[in-house]
Amino acid sequence: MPPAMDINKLRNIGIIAHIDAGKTTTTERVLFYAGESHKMGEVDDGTTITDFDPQEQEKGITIRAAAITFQWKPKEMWINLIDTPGHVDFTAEVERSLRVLDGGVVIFSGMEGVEAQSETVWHQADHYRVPRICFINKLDRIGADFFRVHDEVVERLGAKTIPLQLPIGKEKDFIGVIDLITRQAYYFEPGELGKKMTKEPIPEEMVDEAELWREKMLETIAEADDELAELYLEGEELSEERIRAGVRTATIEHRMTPVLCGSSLKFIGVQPLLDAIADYLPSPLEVPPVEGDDPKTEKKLLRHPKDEEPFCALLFKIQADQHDELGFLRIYSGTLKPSTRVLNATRNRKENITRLWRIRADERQKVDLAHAGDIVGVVGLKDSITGDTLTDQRSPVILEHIVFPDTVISMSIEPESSGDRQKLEHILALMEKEDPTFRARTSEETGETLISGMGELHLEVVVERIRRDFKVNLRTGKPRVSYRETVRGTARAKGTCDRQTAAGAMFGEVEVELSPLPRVAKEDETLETFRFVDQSRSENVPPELLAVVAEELKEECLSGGLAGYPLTGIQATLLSVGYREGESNEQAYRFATAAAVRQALSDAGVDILEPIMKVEVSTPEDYVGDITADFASRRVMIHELGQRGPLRIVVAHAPLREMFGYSTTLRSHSQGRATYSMEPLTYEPVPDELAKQMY
Ligand SMILES: Nc1nc2c(ncn2[C@@H]2O[C@H](COP(=O)(O)OP(=O)(O)OP(=O)(O)O)[C@@H](O)[C@H]2O)c(=O)[nH]1
Repeated sequence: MPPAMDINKLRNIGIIAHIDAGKTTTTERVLFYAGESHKMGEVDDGTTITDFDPQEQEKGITIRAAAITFQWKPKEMWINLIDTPGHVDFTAEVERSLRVLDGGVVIFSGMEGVEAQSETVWHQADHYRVPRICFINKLDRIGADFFRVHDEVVERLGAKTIPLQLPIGKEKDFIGVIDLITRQAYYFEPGELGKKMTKEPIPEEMVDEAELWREKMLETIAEADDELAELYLEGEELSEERIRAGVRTATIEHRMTPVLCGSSLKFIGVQPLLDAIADYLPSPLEVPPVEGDDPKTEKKLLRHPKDEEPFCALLFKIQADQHDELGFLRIYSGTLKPSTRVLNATRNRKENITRLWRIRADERQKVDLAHAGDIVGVVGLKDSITGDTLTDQRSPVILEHIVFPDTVISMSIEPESSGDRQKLEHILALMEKEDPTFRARTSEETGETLISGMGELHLEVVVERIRRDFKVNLRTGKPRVSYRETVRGTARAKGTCDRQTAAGAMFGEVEVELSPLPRVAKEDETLETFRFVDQSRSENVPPELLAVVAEELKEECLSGGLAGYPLTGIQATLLSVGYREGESNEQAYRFATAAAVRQALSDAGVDILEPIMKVEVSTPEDYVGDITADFASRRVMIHELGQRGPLRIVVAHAPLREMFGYSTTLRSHSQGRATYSMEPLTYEPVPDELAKQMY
């Protein structure tokens, strides 16, 4: 690493896509061509570098995001690559990564096209305003079609695309790509694992088609680039540099998305993809400054990617193993050296950063000074968790907090050997720190430990990790749905505490109204679990006692409802607070608030809610009948029946409790040929029959 990294030449990039679209394979190729690894790994043999977790290798999916730094020498670029997981059970990982990326490569399968997860991830990337390049992969597969998938990207994602390449040949005869800017055909030597790329004239039979697409490309760029439009209309020959500059600006300004193609498995198209990352995606200096809040005044503050500004970074990931915890920081402003005391502005705690590391494919490299815009791994943090802001001690700022969805599933676990109980507690605390969508709780009454998360696979992976990495064998219960409760209607109630105690009189009086919040989230929003509104205008009550009432109200509202499940989607309005000088104290208000909430809950009534999932199945036509018939027998509502290329798509809304073990069922209904994805959509009241059994 050069002593002063030129941040202009840095790209913070993530590869984002639907599960199995080929992220890991593409990353492998990228690291190999960049000279980071001398042996090419294959997902199918379990030898990839990014999937260094043995469990990931077994499952063949990238579960834990790993940040890797490498150099792309042909363009003299440094790239921080964050490999994001594609499975929806790990959405939090994707969101976290998107927050810190300056640009993304979205990989689509040339066969399956735009799948449910691609859509989710695409909209998340819109939300975080991440400029993107599309890579249509797997064009060597039977049924793959570049043009069909390109049209889907336009129609289903609403993307304004600029195709910069065309495939040469189809399916097993797919042999290379045409670059519309250089007007050349690129071929990749399979004998050399694609390392050798040759540039040749466009095959004669494709010249006309290529010219047509080149014209389309130039017209599209001209729409976003007035100067280029003028030159183009005047019939001027546009230089390659000028065209690239147009594509770059349009991409960075979110006006367009370049589209490339290839087959990572067959070594086709990966080097041009790396060039495109360098050419079209922004450096940290080209993205807008981040905005945060001054923790004291709550005023908005901006942090620019400049070394001279005070240090400010987001802790976007903690990775723990048996030895230590590595925190991954995105530095937004200022610089960071080892042995520095910083402030965790989110928690108002001081922290020591002892060492800095840059993570190469499979090793750590010491860093003496990290600059604004960079991503580094740090050691030494004690009390910080994912999503916290770390800053210079004198210039605190809190960056926008990431909101994570509620967990939907839980499972009891128990160490096989009781000697491991304490160790397990420690491991679970660590894992909670790493993953904000994972929770662990031990019941004081029963001693049972419950872990909860975003889906069956999520919990399966956690249990596997505890067994394998931390060497604690576990007994596990069956997965259970995480039910919630919410108020059914609106009710007001007053709680009073008016007692004589040995210490003197005790008085507190609190009147509240409980009402339900909307249950369907808007696009890109997470459902609100609790909202507090103060209408009490209690001027004579000391503010510290009012704060106690607000705190107790929240605690009561979020703890168990009438059937013992956590409450959600509830608005608590504080209507009035009664006060008596010398008698009103903290304890009295806690009693009064709890009593008011219990009474209001009982008057309003509660609904038990269950998580409803959005399920998308893609299947060959032959199995649609069996799949929909099976859904009909499971309280599953079919929402949409569509067609994507050769495959039928069934979109359904299903209660999670009906979907346990669905992968096995689907396999048997489709001879293993259908696939599905599932993500939390909303909560709905459970049917009365079921609810009766739950009280
Ligand atoms: N035919 C073909 N298969 C490919 C291509 N790229 C990847 N694959 C295969 O597709 C499967 C999934 O590839 P991965 O690279 O693991 O996909 P991924 O997107 O990283 O998947 P997750 O890590 O699970 O999210 C593997 O069996 C790969 O060998 C390609 O270009 N062509």
